[in-house]
Amino acid sequence: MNPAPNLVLIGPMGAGKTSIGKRLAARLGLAFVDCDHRLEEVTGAAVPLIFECEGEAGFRARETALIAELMRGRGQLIATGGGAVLAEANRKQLAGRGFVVHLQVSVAQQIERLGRDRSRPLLAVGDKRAKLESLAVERGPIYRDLADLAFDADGLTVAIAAERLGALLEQRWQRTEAA
Ligand SMILES: Nc1ncnc2c1ncn2[C@@H]1O[C@H](COP(=O)(O)OP(=O)(O)OP(=O)(O)O)[C@@H](O)[C@H]1O
Ligand SMILES: O=C(O)C1=C[C@@H](O)[C@@H](O)[C@H](O)C1
Ligand SMILES: [Mg+2]
Repeated sequence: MNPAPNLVLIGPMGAGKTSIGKRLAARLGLAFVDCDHRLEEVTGAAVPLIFECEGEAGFRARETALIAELMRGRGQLIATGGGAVLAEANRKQLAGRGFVVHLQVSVAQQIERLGRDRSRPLLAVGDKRAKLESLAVERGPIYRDLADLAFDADGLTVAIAAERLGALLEQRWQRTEAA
């Protein structure tokens, strides 16, 4: 049990952080914030354009600043981007004031969901499967170490996953009102 004022979703691209997160926030009465979407609102540019103009380093710097700002708040469900856990500063922020849920997904399922996706610059490569596999090797242990709870939504619809995860969180997450 990690009492915390916010709920945080981490996990690989296509795990459902955005889509399950939106429904889960409504079910739990939390304000939904999607980090990628917030960065797009603030910059007025889509994620691929931010990568193009500022490089991945520029995107990561913006992501880190946003996470630090968001984690000062409470009562939020924060859907992170897939690479948000890479920076130690982000991990400290997320774990410090968040109950962290790792949404798990297989590479096969990622391919099904993201095969034709053009909004994720890291997947703008010839061999998506190889890229997703190497990211899974690199990032899997980081997601596992940071998480208070792991949830596998493979084979579940977004609605059912949100419902089941919501029920689990009612038992496992002690929501605090910490300032
Ligand atoms: N459980 C699910 N069942 C069916 N489709 C899903 C499920 N979860 C996600 N999807 C679909 O997969 C796609 C990617 O999901 P989503 O954008 O929620 O992933 P994400 O974890 O937020 O990824 P990213 O790290 O890139 O932000 C969307 O089209 C979404 O509708
Ligand atoms: O896995 C990643 O590194 C990323 C995932 C997306 O959510 C975006 O944050 C961006 O495309 C990078
Ligand atoms: Mg997302």
